[in-house]
Amino acid sequence: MIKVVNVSKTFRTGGKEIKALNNVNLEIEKGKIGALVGHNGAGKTTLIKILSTLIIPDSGDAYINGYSVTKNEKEVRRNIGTMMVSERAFYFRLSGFDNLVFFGIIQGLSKSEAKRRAEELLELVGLSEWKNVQYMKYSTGMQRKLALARALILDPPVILLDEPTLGMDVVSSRDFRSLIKVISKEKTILLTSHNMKEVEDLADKIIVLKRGNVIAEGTKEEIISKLGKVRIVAVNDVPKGLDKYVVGYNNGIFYLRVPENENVNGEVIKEEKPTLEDVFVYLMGEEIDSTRNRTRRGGGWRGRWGE
Ligand SMILES: Nc1ncnc2c1ncn2[C@@H]1O[C@H](COP(=O)(O)OP(=O)(O)OP(=O)(O)O)[C@@H](O)[C@H]1O
Repeated sequence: MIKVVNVSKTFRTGGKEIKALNNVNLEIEKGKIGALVGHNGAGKTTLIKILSTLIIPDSGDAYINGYSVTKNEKEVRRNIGTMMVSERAFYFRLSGFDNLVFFGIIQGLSKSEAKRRAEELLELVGLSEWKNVQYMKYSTGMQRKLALARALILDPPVILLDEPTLGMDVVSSRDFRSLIKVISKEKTILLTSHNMKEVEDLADKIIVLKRGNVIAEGTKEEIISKLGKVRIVAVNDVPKGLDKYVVGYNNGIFYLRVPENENVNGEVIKEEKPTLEDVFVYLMGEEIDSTRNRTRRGGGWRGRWGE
């Protein structure tokens, strides 16, 4: 089980203060998958790092199976397996097998235990055939699978995955997701992702972070139900503040995909049930890389939509 209680974290660099997390509370029950979503810089990785005991919160505490990340670091580390987005710490010239054996031994396994566990995990993640190939020859998807295998070496009950499928092709990421589902049967998992379809597919509970604050939390159905319907509306000009809803442009007409509670005058082309992505766009403001932001940088709507 993962529990976060009133956690805050502020970074101070170059005379500036960045409040990465502001009084965050959340709970992921045993055997469930939680997903942290939010714009770039929302605080997702900071929370994963706190749960992994890599950084300490300024206030509040977090618990892994009842162990406090600020008071019981050793026990927490024994109870978690972590896969970070910037995973580079493998030996490039060693094979996948030798890498796993090495990390097994430094985590306290005997050589024979580490070898047995490496075989088992390579089988689980589908890398058995590649076990004697050097890590540097692995594709991105294979590297990620090896990172997941490493996170599982001590068979920890809690797994933390920071953007696990980033940079993977469609087939590899689908494959990786089914692996996460298999593993989740016996584990509690918290992952971060920018891929809303992935989150819909995997998460029992979704936590939306915005500038370090939890602004929505619940099952996919609970979160989506808050939005009512979405409409595709054709307009001649994009109303102020609604540029984030632009999904197309043709012959002087903009097409918005917009929740029904936003006030837009235009021709309604169709109405649909919202997706998680619709909710995400609705909840985020200037944080997302909206068309307005692109315009400011000189990209422009028309440029973006092909004119
Ligand atoms: N070590 C650090 N020193 C200074 N600022 C930091 C540090 N780590 C994170 N931050 C800042 O804290 C905020 C939250 O960062 P964090 O990496 O947690 O966001 P994120 O939600 O994981 O973003 P992304 O989706 O881009 O990975 C950002 O504004 C970031 O620049």
